[in-house]
Amino acid sequence: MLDLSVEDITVCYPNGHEALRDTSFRLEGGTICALVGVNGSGKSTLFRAIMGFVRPASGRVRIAGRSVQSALKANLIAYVPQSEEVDWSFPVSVWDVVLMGRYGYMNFLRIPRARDREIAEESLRRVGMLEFRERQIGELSGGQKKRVFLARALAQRSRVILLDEPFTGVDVQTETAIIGLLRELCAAGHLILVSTHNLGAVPEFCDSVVLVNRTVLAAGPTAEVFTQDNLVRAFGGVLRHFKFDESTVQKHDEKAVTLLTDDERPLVFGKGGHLEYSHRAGKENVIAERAEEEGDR
Ligand SMILES: Nc1ncnc2c1ncn2[C@@H]1O[C@H](COP(=O)(O)OP(=O)(O)OP(=O)(O)O)[C@@H](O)[C@H]1O
Repeated sequence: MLDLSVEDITVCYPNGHEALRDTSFRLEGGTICALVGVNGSGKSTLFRAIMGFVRPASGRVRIAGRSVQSALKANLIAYVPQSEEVDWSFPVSVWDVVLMGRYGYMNFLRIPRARDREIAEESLRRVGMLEFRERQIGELSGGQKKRVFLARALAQRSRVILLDEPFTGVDVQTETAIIGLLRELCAAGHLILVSTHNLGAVPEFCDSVVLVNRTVLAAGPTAEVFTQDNLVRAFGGVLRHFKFDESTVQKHDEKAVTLLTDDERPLVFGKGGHLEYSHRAGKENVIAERAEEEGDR
């Protein structure tokens, strides 16, 4: 069974800083999960631990029941890093980067076979970057670089994909294209964990959320985790917070509303502190549940 299980991990850096403590959550295939938290809350550290780049001082990570090392060997897991983690002066072409995703399938001489080239080409086409295949990676825009690294992850054919901030510095069109692709992967049974600061987009494309601040504050379905209380707990004063009552705004389903915003897309909460979905299509069950709860009050 495809799952990612983070079990009570504590991660300390060599300088003694404890970035994560007793951190646990579990996700299954066919999920897009957002990893959300303030700067420095340990999101990248968590990715590093899942990828085996840092060793937890205690606890463990299991991927489909295997250790990290075994999952990496089996190409079960792929990672799309933050742009800052990549040395862009390194002279490699877009094509070379995507073929790197096939290394795990090549022999030690790393000579690509026809199948590797086919998959690399298809992956570049899926992210709309095939025409850039000869370009040096350092000569691309931020959004184009992200798409190439996503293509590398696709070429790896891994069932678990971690993406660190895939939307920073990308335009709306690229963001929509990436989200579309993640949805397709999710529908095909992949397990996707995305760290993002773009809170407004989370309810639109993530079915679950892990909220972190040096440990897991809350984890579960988006409708349960993305509540006003939890977000205030995770972000404190970082988010702008507006509260309107019935006398100051047009009546909104007969309820007072609160608005939390990260200045990209506002999140609107009803009286019970539950998220009000702006795109209601597909959320009918959640809306009905909320209406019932409101009726009980
Ligand atoms: N190599 C390192 N050595 C020591 N401390 C580190 C190292 N990398 C990160 N840290 C510290 O660990 C904490 C968590 O950092 P991390 O990069 O995981 O946060 P993040 O949630 O990804 O932040 P951001 O949203 O800014 O990317 C921070 O306090 C950071 O200063």
